[in-house]
Amino acid sequence: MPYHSNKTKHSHKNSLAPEDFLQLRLTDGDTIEDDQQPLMSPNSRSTRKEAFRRTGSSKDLPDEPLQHHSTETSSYAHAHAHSHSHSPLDPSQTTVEAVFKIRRRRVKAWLTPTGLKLVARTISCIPCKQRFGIPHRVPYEEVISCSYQQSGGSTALCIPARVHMLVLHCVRRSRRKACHWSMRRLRMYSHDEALVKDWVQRISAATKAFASRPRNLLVIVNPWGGAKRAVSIWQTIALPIFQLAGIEYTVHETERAGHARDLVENLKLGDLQQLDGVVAVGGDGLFQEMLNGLLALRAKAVRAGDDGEATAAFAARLRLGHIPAGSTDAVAFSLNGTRSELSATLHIAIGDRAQLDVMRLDTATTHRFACCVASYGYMGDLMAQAYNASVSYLPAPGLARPELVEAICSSHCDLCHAVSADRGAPSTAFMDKAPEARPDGRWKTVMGRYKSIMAVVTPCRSDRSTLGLSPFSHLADGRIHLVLVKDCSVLQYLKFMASIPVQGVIKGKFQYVDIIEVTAISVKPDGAESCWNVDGELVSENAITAQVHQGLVDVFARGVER
Ligand SMILES: Nc1ncnc2c1ncn2[C@@H]1O[C@H](COP(=O)(O)OP(=O)(O)OP(=O)(O)O)[C@@H](O)[C@H]1O
Repeated sequence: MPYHSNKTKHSHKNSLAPEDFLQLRLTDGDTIEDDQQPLMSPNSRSTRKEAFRRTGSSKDLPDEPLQHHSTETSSYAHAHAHSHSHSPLDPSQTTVEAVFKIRRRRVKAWLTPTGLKLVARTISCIPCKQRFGIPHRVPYEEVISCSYQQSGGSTALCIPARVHMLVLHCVRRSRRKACHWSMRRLRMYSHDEALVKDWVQRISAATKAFASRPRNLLVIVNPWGGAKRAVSIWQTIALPIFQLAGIEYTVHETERAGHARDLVENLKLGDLQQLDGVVAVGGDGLFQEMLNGLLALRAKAVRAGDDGEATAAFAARLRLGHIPAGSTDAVAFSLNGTRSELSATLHIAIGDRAQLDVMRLDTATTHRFACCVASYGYMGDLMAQAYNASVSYLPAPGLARPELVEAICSSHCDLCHAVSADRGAPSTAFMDKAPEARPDGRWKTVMGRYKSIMAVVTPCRSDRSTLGLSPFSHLADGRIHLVLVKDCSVLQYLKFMASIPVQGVIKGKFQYVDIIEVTAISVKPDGAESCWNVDGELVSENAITAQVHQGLVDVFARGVER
């Protein structure tokens, strides 16, 4: 069955009204919280059938490019194309002010070049420092949608009939944890219909002018991941927000292991031209499958030379998103600093973009990509065991700013912003077979007996280790943290393991643990062997080489806000 026949496009204009999902949860200034009960029961057969009838779950691999029909797309394309020109509604040209009623208070509002500014006033019109649940600033960057509604009025709220409403959905940060996002609905009332409509137009134009906002996404849901909540998370959290943001989407429910990888790897040039990203609603395993599918697609295109040039270019700009619905969700946690599905969805909806390091791990016969950790030895084996191995590594170059050695990766990370610009160019990441690691003068080799060997690429944060397995790893610094746990007593090993949830793996804490920053490693077991576990997948061969590729893929994230 052709791929496009199974897809249904939605925009906030013609969809099933995302407000239907949201209004039961929201009052003025309220937020959708992550722990909300699903508004649609994930297990209800009719609900699921209905939702997937609407959203289209394909049983076949794509064989034709995605089609665009909606008028929303063309208006977005227009906004996109003219994002740098000044439309008559462009608020960057002027600062406009007006008075609205919000939460039964008079609020003076300004449209500034960067966003909405609000100041609540007391009856005597003196600016009031109290916030009354009204934000002082709403940057356009963080507006999900802005619409006009007419209210019938309410005597209880002292609102007369025929009041006009500007309804704004935007990002709201938790006071305790800035990276924990939810959604705020702000209703701004006025008697002046023209004014409200003008403001809606201005804010919508400013919001749509962000070229990084996704317009069309491929969403892949694993119904069997984690606690089997992926379908419900998609239907009750992600889908209504994508609809509010006017994002078109095609959704697939996986039917087997490897399905997500195939879907991504078989995307055609026409699909890639339409898509802005592919989003996993599931666990780390699902995300890794999609990452490997995307990189296999890029590798094929790069190896095809001129014929694959366009495919390689479009695939390189595709962003990956992770809406956590698995059992660990280290990818989403590392990207956003929280496991919240709502936060992850909002980062996608507002079009955040960050780069992610990827490690290519080669054995004699195959290779795969990973963005979290590859580990050998105890993590899965009997703790009493230790393994002889020869470990060669290429030390990472020294940092220009040594004070950043122990910097925690965040949304304004100086290390990650230094990603090289030639990421799209053919690199060893896309070779059929990686060049064999030939230890030269720069390589160092150690031989020993190890309880475990770990190659950590990104911080690998999770509920169990909120700072991360490797707290000083970064999303895109082009480094692997090589952790060598030498043979030690069971008690010493237990101490090391117990320290991971508290502090992560840090240098100098245990004399039997070495942590080295490298860009490539080569490990050759000698004698009894354990097994490599690469981001949750077991590898059948144990002599491996691995190399990190800085910022090889783009993701929907901005790093952890602190
Ligand atoms: N329909 C399916 N039936 C069986 N297995 C599937 C299906 N869809 C995906 N899978 C496989 O299930 C594996 C695990 O899924 P996923 O990562 O979503 O959840 P998880 O393992 O519980 O979460 P985490 O990886 O965060 O611990 C994936 O690697 C994928 O290969």
